[in-house]
Amino acid sequence: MRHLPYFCRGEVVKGFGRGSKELGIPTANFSEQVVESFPSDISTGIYYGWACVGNGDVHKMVLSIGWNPFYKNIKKSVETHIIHTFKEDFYGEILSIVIIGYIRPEKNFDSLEALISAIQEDIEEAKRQLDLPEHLKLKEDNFFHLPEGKIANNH
Ligand SMILES: Cc1cc2nc3c(=O)[nH]c(=O)nc-3n(C[C@H](O)[C@H](O)[C@H](O)COP(=O)(O)O)c2cc1C
Ligand SMILES: Nc1ncnc2c1ncn2[C@@H]1O[C@H](COP(=O)(O)OP(=O)(O)O)[C@@H](O)[C@H]1O
Ligand SMILES: [Mg+2]
Repeated sequence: MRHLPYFCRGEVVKGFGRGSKELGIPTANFSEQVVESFPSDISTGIYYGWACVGNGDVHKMVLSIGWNPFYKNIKKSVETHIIHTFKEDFYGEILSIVIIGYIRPEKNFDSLEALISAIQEDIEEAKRQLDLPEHLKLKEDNFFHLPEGKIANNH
């Protein structure tokens, strides 16, 4: 898919607070500025890749880009669920991600339970994909060790 792998970093901001409360799956939302900086022709949908908060460890992640049709959001969001248990929230911190592969389009669902189980399947798919040697190597990319602000797309 065009644009992939896509490297991106930016501040974690507040969303609607539904990820943890309603879904039990927190998502670190990027600021509007970061969302607008995305290529306009990058497909909305669900992706997998690697993520790191501040200069912490690099973890597997799943990402949602779009309008969350189940909730009918008016503004596009880019949200990362990091497959790791954190001790605390990290609002205001810099999140660095590399988006590697596409999983599926965004969908509407008949129930909250159906949305949750779709996301859980995405997480399992991401875990499997990211164990492949060609995907593991991006975990070690210099992008995750560069000083903040240096965006390394197309390097
Ligand atoms: C892996 C993943 C897949 C998702 N798939 C969908 C989807 O198919 N449809 C949808 O409406 N929202 C989807 N979402 C977005 C959730 O609805 C969203 O993360 C949730 O509403 C939390 O929003 P908040 O950060 O504003 O609280 C997905 C999120 C993740 C992390
Ligand atoms: N594993 C994780 N992945 C993403 N965010 C996490 C994780 N663990 C804790 N968080 C925190 O939870 C917040 C997201 O929770 P969420 O309910 O989606 O709220 P919001 O709607 O404000 O984005 C993140 O901004 C981050 O501070
Ligand atoms: Mg969120």
